[in-house]
Amino acid sequence: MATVKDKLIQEVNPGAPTVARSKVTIVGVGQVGMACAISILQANIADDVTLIDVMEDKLKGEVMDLQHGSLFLKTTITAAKDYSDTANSKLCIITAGVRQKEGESRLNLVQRNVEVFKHIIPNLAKYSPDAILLVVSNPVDILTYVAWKLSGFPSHRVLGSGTNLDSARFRFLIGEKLKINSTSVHGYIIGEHGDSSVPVWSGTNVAGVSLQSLNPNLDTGKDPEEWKNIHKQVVESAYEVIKLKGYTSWAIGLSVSSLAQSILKNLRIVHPVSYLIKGMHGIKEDVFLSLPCVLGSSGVCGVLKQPLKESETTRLKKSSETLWAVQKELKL
Ligand SMILES: NC(=O)C1=CN([C@@H]2O[C@H](COP(=O)(O)OP(=O)(O)OC[C@H]3O[C@@H](n4cnc5c(N)ncnc54)[C@H](O)[C@@H]3O)[C@@H](O)[C@H]2O)C=CC1
Ligand SMILES: CC(=O)C(=O)O
Repeated sequence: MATVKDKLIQEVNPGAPTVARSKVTIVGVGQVGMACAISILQANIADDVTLIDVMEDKLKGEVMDLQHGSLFLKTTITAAKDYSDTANSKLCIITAGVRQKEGESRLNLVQRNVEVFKHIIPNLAKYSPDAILLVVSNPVDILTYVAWKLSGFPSHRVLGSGTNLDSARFRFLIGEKLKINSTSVHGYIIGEHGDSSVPVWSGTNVAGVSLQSLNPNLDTGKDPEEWKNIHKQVVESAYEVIKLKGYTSWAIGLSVSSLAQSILKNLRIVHPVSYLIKGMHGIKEDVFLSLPCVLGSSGVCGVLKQPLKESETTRLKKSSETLWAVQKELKL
């Protein structure tokens, strides 16, 4: 018997492929995964957003809730039953794993989240062998290295959200101090996402005017305006938000959406993200740390040869040593 659908629609090309051109898989539907999902959906940059998690009811509930908003979106939203449903993703965003408790450091999460990645990464690589992997779970720099190793992907297709968020916090706080919008503040935090991150004061400027040229003591203890405190506030940001609300989510979701947009739309925008920086600034180990990178449809298309002051290079190397000390003990 003909169904309502048969009576309503004359099928023209029933064999037409239904594969999305820009499919994004998000692994983990916790606070961060869902903030990434809603930011990506509202930016209208993907044809299909597929979500996957080990907590089946939570996954089903989150996806149903998003699907009920489909009228206001232009993206297909799918709950993956297993990894085969994530096949042919252009971009896989990994937000799964444990998060910090109040006062806990990101590095403290490492071995627990490595175990989580051992299950996730080979499955993503199997079903989306040409995808770009964007790691968000913490400690993000070390887990980006782990994702690179476990996937066997070329390094330009594996990156971490890194200090894109720290740099946004930095620019916001400078904007507040100068009473201007953060988009008019240009400055980068590089190195580790978090505790040993490095503010590049030497390049921080507004409309090309270097702040350090106006105040040579900007990054020293001799500055009565205490600009140095801005970086301290950036480092303490996550700890403070976690103390107040239990987790961080909205800013990282928006930050990840901006990275996804640069990749899916091949925008070649420069973002500070975690990438294999061996050979840059004298770093000799296989560590992933943030430097300004050009992002496009093939992932990381270039790394900026950013001039740094000697003190900034020294801090970057220290950041690298801290990560390498943890990384070389990992059992993958
Ligand atoms: N890179 C960054 O700037 C930021 C990173 N994070 C990190 O993101 C991660 C997630 O944080 P939240 O979403 O707040 O945690 P959450 O606890 O709310 O969610 C984690 C989700 O991961 C899922 N999960 C665990 N094992 C899994 C597996 N094997 N496969 C699929 N899903 C699995 C859990 O079921 C849960 O739904 C943490 O590691 C956190 O530290 C958080 C904020 C910023
Ligand atoms: C939790 C975390 O890594 C952040 O909000 O920076």
